[in-house]
Amino acid sequence: MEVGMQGGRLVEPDSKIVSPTLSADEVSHLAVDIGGSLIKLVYSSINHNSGIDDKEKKSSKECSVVPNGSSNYPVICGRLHFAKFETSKINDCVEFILSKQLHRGGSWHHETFGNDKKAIKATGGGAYKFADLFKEKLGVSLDKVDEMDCLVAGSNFLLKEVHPEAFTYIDGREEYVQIDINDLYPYLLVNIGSGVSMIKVDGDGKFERVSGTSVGGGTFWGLGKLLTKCKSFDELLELSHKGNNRVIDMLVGDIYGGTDYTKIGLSSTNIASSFGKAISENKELEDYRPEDISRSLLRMISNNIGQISYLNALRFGLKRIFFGGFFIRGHAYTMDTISVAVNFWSKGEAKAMFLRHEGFLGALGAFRSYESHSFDANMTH
Ligand SMILES: Nc1ncnc2c1ncn2[C@@H]1O[C@H](COP(=O)(O)OP(=O)(O)OP(=O)(O)O)[C@@H](O)[C@H]1O
Ligand SMILES: CC(C)(CO)[C@@H](O)C(=O)NCCC(=O)O
Repeated sequence: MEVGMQGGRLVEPDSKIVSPTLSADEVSHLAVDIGGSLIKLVYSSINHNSGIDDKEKKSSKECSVVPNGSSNYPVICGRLHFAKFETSKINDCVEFILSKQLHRGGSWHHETFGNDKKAIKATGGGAYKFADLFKEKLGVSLDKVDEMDCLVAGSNFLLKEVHPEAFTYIDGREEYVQIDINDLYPYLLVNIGSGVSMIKVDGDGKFERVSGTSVGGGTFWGLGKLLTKCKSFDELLELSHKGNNRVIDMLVGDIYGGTDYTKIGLSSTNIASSFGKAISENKELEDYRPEDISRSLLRMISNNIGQISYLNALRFGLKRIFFGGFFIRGHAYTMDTISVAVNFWSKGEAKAMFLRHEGFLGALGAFRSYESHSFDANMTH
């Protein structure tokens, strides 16, 4: 996945970055977000000669978006690259970094300016847990950046600079949302990773983590793995496409003899109890199709997160809720369930929106933190 980058690194029209060691399209900076389930990398390459040329864009196998915003200044042509690895396979990640020499990026100006050339920005719990491993295998230190700071910085960057980034998912249709950057705050950011963080965002660097839940993406993947014997997250997600949650979930109609419970606003098809049917049937786990289990699980977790998110939005009078994190994976059923939950509980008052770069908020935030240090100053030097 790639992103053309503006990122605020503007240079005066005639200024040049001179580096004897850089060739065109060389990696300049790397940031990592090491979470409970996944490691996310964001790195930039700089092309000194031209803008992002069309041929190159077309040849890219991965998604590419160009940030919004025009400038009268030539922008240092850069491209953001995204990659992810399972945290349990951290050695693959290390291999990838080594093979592309990503950890060497940025050393050109660091050498010039005498900074610590062997530190990369890192966020997530793994920035602590795996610091020794990075030092040992790559010879780099991890310059730790707070996870919540990074999530918010990444989200604000995407919402302000990258269009189209946020979209609603209603009745099976994605619709991109025009963001008015003068009317962006406050909003609720719900990051669904292994666990879930809910953050009230009031501005750049102005936020409060107002809630969270341990029932998140790790729960879906962990329980799903145990219950279906799936070998990968993608397989589990794929199964959910073909499943029917009504086989396992107890519906209002199952309890009310097929009728709605109109008085409290529940229709016969609403879920009364997730997985509730399993208690009344003389069935073993093997008697259920993995597809149905996956679907019920996905529904249960997405619905629960949607509901808690709405309650927190209500607590603070927030109308906009942006959902990020790799649990979402642009998956239709997940987004639909979350959207319906938010819409249902808020009676249409609050809106669920999703971010295209969902799982990369933290890594992007860490990447952006180079700017506040030497990166920006040196780049514009
Ligand atoms: N290929 C994959 N392998 C494993 N999990 C995946 C994959 N793709 C999506 N997921 C889902 O995404 C979740 C991880 O999301 P994300 O990377 O945003 O969080 P994290 O940083 O690992 O977690 P935390 O922030 O809680 O430490 C997993 O728990 C799983 O539900
Ligand atoms: C612990 C973190 C922040 C690590 O990313 C995340 O997994 C999370 O927000 N978990 C939910 C914890 C809770 O608030 O109950």
